[in-house]
Amino acid sequence: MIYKVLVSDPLSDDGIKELLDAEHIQVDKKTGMTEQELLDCIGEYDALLVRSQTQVTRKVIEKATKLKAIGRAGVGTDNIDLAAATEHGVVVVNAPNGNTISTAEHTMAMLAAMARRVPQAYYSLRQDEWNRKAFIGVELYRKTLGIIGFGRIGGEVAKRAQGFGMRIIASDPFLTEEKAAKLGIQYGSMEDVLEQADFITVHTPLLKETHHLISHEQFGQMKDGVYVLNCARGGLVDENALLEAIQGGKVAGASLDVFENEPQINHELLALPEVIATPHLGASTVEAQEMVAVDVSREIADMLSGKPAKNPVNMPAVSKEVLQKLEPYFSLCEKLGSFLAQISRGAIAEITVTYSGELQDTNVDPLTRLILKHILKHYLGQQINEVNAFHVAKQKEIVVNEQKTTSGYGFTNLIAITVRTNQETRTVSGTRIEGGRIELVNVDQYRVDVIPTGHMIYIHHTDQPGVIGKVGTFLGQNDVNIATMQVGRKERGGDAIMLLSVDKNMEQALADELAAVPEIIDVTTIEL
Ligand SMILES: NC(=O)c1ccc[n+]([C@@H]2O[C@H](COP(=O)([O-])OP(=O)(O)OC[C@H]3O[C@@H](n4cnc5c(N)ncnc54)[C@H](O)[C@@H]3O)[C@@H](O)[C@H]2O)c1
Ligand SMILES: O=C(O)[C@H](O)COP(=O)(O)O
Repeated sequence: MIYKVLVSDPLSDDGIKELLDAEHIQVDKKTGMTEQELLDCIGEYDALLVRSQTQVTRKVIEKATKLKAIGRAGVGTDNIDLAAATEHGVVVVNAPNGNTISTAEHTMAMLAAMARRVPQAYYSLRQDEWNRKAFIGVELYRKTLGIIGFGRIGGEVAKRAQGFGMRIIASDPFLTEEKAAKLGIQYGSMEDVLEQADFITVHTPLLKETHHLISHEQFGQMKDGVYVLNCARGGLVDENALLEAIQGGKVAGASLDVFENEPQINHELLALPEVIATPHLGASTVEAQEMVAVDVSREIADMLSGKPAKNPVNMPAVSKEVLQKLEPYFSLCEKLGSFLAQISRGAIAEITVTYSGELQDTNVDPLTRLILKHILKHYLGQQINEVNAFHVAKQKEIVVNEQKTTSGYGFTNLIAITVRTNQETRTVSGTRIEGGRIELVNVDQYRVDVIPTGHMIYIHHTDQPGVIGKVGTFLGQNDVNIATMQVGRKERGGDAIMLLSVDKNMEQALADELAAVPEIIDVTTIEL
């Protein structure tokens, strides 16, 4: 099978080499497309690779019927409709580390250039002027740099600014006083930063909560003559409020690498002599571009080979160590989920997964997603995957519970799933045995010992002499060879079950005929 990958923003060939070299992957590079052009072609592709230019809207995702993954060669995913991607089961991955240093260095370049008015002086010189008095700058030494958003880039900016002899005050929900003290910086609230800083730089993501994080009110709280930098995302700083703050004399200088409406920029703002700007160049270095493209290409290649994503943005990330621990259970979860879906009748209201024994201390989210996928797939088909499984369950108003217990009921590990529908409650549990074998050990409270694979028949009957013989004769007469058979009963003469592995699929008409035997209550064929 050949997978088709569309690269719709400029990415270095060296960076995407892994995709270009892969025999099972065809890469098409089409940069600078209009939305219509993207809509016209996206249906052909299994994966899409973008930077910040391509707008991956809901409309695009809805048209992308084959799309499995979107790779963002960079950090910010605000150009991708994540909710739409999740709903459509498309994994979005980013490359969060590759451009950190480049962006921190760009921030420092902007900071120094702004303080010394380098771009303005250069421009003047190019006009044949020699005007030394007009370009008197300020020192960074002993000034306070306020950092709002102390993540990867904010942290690297702090280290570099300390080299300039600046005092740092930072605000971030994940920063503590202890951590700040260890780094030799001061921890503060957003208000502290606004009130104390001579230079303020923002490094948060653009979210609903951070839109216009710096607006009229915040400018009002700043020192007179403050300098402001935005090398993170347009929209964090309210451009109209910034314009007014500069015109009103509050802000002495602004450095902008990003804008609210890229590539349409606010010309009124840019025309002010206090403003210096670059066209979203934070990540534009040879090194960063190669690193982010390599990282995201590897992710796409892995995902197209069925491996889980390392940096998913629209589902929780799981460490390599945890994944290694969980991988041996993937097949058990798939079979248990699928088995349970095939024996259950009615509309599902609740799914409860209980992990016991050696899994109790592990993050089992990927296993629960897999189980949900294999249960829901039975009703909703291939549109369900690990990304949208929880979302779809919620949409269908299915309650999903994940539980852990210490007792493995004699097993080293045990996964039990209960499905409650509007008609019944059904349960299966299984275990993984040393050596990798998986076993179904309980079905509806009946103890069994079966490898859940291939063609199976589940018979619910009354415990009476001769039933097993009738089933054997019926299947023999119909050329259905029994490979294994397990029987179970709760009490003599009461409810009982038979679980058979057979060599071929038994057609529904035959299952109905068998179900007509008086002692038999129900016959279900299962394909695993
Ligand atoms: N200019 C560029 O070319 C360029 C390049 C790379 C990244 N970026 C942008 O830079 C920003 C930071 O990237 P990063 O890799 O450091 O991300 P990160 O996730 O490592 O850090 C972001 C930090 O912001 C903090 N934060 C969120 N809301 C906050 C709030 N209201 N107040 C204070 N802190 C808050 C988070 O807790 C987090 O620690 C992102 O917007 C990213 O898109 C821009
Ligand atoms: O979020 C990012 O990684 C940066 O904004 C870089 O964007 P770019 O890949 O379009 O340069």
